[in-house]
Amino acid sequence: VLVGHPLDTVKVHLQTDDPKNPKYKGTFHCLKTIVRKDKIRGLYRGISSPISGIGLVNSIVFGVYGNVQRLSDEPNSLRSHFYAGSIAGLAQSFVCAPMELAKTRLQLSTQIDSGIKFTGPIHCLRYIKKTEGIRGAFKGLTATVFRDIPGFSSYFVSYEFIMRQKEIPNVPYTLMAGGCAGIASWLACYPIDVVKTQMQADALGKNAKYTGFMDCAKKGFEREGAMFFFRGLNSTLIRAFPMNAACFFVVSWIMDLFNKSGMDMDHLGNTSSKIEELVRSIITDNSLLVQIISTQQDIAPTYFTSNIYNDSDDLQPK
Ligand SMILES: NC(=[NH2+])NCCC[C@H](N)C(=O)O
Repeated sequence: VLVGHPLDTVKVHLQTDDPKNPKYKGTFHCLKTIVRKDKIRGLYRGISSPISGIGLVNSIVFGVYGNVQRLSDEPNSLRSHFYAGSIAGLAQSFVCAPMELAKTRLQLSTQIDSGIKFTGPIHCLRYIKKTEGIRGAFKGLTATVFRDIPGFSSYFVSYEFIMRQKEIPNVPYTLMAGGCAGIASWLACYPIDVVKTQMQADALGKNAKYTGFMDCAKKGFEREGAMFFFRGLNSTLIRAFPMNAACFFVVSWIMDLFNKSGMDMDHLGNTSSKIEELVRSIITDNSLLVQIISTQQDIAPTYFTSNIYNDSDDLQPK
């Protein structure tokens, strides 16, 4: 977030720039203009929102994704990663939407005058709830759901796909896979992100320019053509690579640390007689085979199936 937020601020400014009278000529010009007017501070406005919310968002994302994927009937198929990613995207939207609403309002606080100076995301959301009700605090939720279902299914499918191209992925390869997954994910949902930002930057209540997601997309297209849906894409893609390289790498590293502690292996037993007993039962009892396979999923050395797939191919269902 510390590295990525300035580029996120540039994105939000470009997405909400006035097309008739544009302030910014491009990514770099926008960055320079913000710094010239508002110092480095301008780039970091609103950072408190993702700093305090991204932990919860990512625990929902990776928790839901991992569990849905492992519990599906074909855990190793790309299809199961696709479904698990979609459900994770949906699940995190309910936290992500208000978090990004506060972020957007704070990032644009020098542009939109709400008549009040917010001290942080909670203050901002409280104010919105007080003046507009709880619905106001969830402004942009529909757009967030539409964005993050394709956003996170493409995220996990592409990561998994890239990781499978290499027998034993090393550190640079893993970082590259995460970075590319981030880029693929944003390419898959970018037009919807533009609409989401417009919705969240829009005034509330009677002063609102747009009545909803479709209205905003339609008006944007009529006003600017297809270009409307791609404003700010450059800064998003530049940000996505380091951000998601770090994210995937840290998740699999932490999961490795947990798994190496060996706690999960206890229930398998460690004497050869126990193993022999298991093997005998597998031969005679098919339902046990299913059980063993799911046990293997649990003790696999990393969170991501690609690694289970590479490390212990012979233990897999196929
Ligand atoms: N469109 C998405 N939400 N894609 C998933 C990427 C999420 C990641 N936290 C990022 O901001 O880059």
